[in-house]
Amino acid sequence: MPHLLNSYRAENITLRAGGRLLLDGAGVTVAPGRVSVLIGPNGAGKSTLLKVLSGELRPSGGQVRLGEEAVSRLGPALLARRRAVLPQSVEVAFPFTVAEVVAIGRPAGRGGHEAVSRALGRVEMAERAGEAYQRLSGGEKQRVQLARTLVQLEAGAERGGGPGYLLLDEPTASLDLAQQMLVLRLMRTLAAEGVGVLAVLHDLNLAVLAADEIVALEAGRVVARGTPHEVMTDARIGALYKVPARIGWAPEALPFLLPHGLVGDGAKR
Ligand SMILES: Nc1ncnc2c1ncn2[C@@H]1O[C@H](COP(=O)(O)OP(=O)(O)OP(=O)(O)O)[C@@H](O)[C@H]1O
Repeated sequence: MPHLLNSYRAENITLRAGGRLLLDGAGVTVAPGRVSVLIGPNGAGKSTLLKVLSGELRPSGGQVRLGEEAVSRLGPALLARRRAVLPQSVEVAFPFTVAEVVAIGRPAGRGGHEAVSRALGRVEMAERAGEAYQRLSGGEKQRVQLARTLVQLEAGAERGGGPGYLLLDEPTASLDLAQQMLVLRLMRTLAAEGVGVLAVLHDLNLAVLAADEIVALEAGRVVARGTPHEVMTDARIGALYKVPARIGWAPEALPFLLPHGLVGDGAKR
């Protein structure tokens, strides 16, 4: 386990909103060079915990620390230098081009045409730089937003923020299989470059392929945490999602797909 002081972490987080306890002593640690993945059923509190970690939501109890500093005491500019966030959805109200949307990741007046092209290249959108963002498909928009976070991390690193941390809320939600794998490889590459990555993922296949550590949330609490092999057991996944489950392991970090027809046949039984 990396040294705690060199990490980005939410500890013992309680959050009440609308008369409900959304997080109940939950916590997560993002470490440089590692990919952590949050899983859990709808409404478990995954996005809420990510927003607490990012500093967007202030918890009722517990603490969020980036290295030795409390996130609540870092100003927005300093925070933006150290961590980038891909939210579940991003509205862009103006008729920006793809490149202009990506450039939002850079501090004003810092140019960065090359950085924008590089980031778009990493999500295979370089040829689309001049197109209208609003006309892209949902999955293409998502990759462009991911490029924006890459540009932000790079600008932060240039200004002394280190490789930084990347928080991704369902980064593969509208992506086809090939693009899911592209994003997953990118998460692993960024970690190899020293970035600490946290992603909320619904697809357990992808969670296993991406994660060094999986953290399972249920009703605002962490109910399991460990390596993919430790967390992904029939019993745990069955209990977490209230669905009978059988976990299989594909070799060589490949996606595990059910053969054609099996779901239909299985559903009849
Ligand atoms: N501001 C708020 N006030 C009251 N309840 C809220 C608020 N924000 C979120 N919630 C509730 O908190 C619970 C957790 O929401 P959250 O979005 O964190 O879940 P999630 O695990 O990310 O779910 P999903 O998988 O569906 O995206 C939900 O029941 C949601 O309705």
